[in-house]
Amino acid sequence: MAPSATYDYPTYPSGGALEAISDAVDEVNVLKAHAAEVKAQREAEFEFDSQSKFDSTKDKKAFRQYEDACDRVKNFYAEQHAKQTVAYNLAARQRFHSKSRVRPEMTVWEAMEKLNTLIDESDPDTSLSQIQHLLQSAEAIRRDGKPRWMQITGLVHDLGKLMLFFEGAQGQWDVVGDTFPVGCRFDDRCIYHEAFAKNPDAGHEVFGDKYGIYQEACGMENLIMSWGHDEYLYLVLRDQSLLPREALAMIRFHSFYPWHHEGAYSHFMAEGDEELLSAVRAFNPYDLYSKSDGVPSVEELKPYYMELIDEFFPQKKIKW
Ligand SMILES: O[C@H]1[C@H](O)[C@@H](O)[C@H](O)[C@@H](O)[C@H]1O
Ligand SMILES: [Fe+2]
Ligand SMILES: [Fe+2]
Repeated sequence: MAPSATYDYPTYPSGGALEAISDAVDEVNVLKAHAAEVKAQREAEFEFDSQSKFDSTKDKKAFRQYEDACDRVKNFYAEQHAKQTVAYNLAARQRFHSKSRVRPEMTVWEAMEKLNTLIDESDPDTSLSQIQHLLQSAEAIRRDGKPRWMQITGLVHDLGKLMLFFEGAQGQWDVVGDTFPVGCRFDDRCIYHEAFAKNPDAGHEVFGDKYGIYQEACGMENLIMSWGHDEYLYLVLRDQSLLPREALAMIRFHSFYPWHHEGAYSHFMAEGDEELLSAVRAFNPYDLYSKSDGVPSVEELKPYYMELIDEFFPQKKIKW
């Protein structure tokens, strides 16, 4: 446009126009107030008491005894620690989440039934199948009177192990076991940390550094976690469920024992991560200590959990 030689005086709104502006401002304020109300309501709804009662009778020292664990567990971690590299991680993410991947579709219950045959090689505390472990966790949460969203979290938290049945998974080492970030130094508080000596990233100039590819206080959600059932399920359910963010955090970090149990990697924590940590810690006893509970009856419990599944997964089928 050619520059105009004359100065265009702005026209100021007057009369009706002014009223329209003030109406619009009022409307925005009403919307803001409503948003604040919804936020407060939502927070109240997902508020929960982080104390667990059911585990007061458990001998906690009897769990996670890796020194005394059998060879199946030791061999598992030797392989997992040697092979979880940054390069592998990026390739796995690409493989599982590329747009071109044909995703099997299954309901939550069908997915649980598929885990019927899976015995987790990394776990020194249970040799039950995973469907039973899921029901034990959910039942412990229910018995403690925790909210329904937390019960469903218990029911689904290990469904990421389905990956084992899909093309692309290499074996149990990239599906189960404790998790840790890649791209920075492996912390000594990870179980069997000596096994990381065989990981090519351990001696890497950047990946072997305390901060590696990250910065101090970058936030736990910005770490690239080792590839496994936590991260995979988090990415699947983030967009396909009505689970609140607390539940998604429980799922995403439940195997990150070096952080939630040992206090490692806390130099990466940012504002807000304390809340994340308390949610993960609130969930942990139900996952871990329910492993010594009685074997649940799948058929008896099915009707209760089918209803719960419908509430949080109204679309029924999930693209895995
Ligand atoms: O052996 C177990 C098992 O694989 C769990 O599902 C996982 O969450 C734990 O962190 C791991 O140590
Ligand atoms: Fe798990
Ligand atoms: Fe679990």
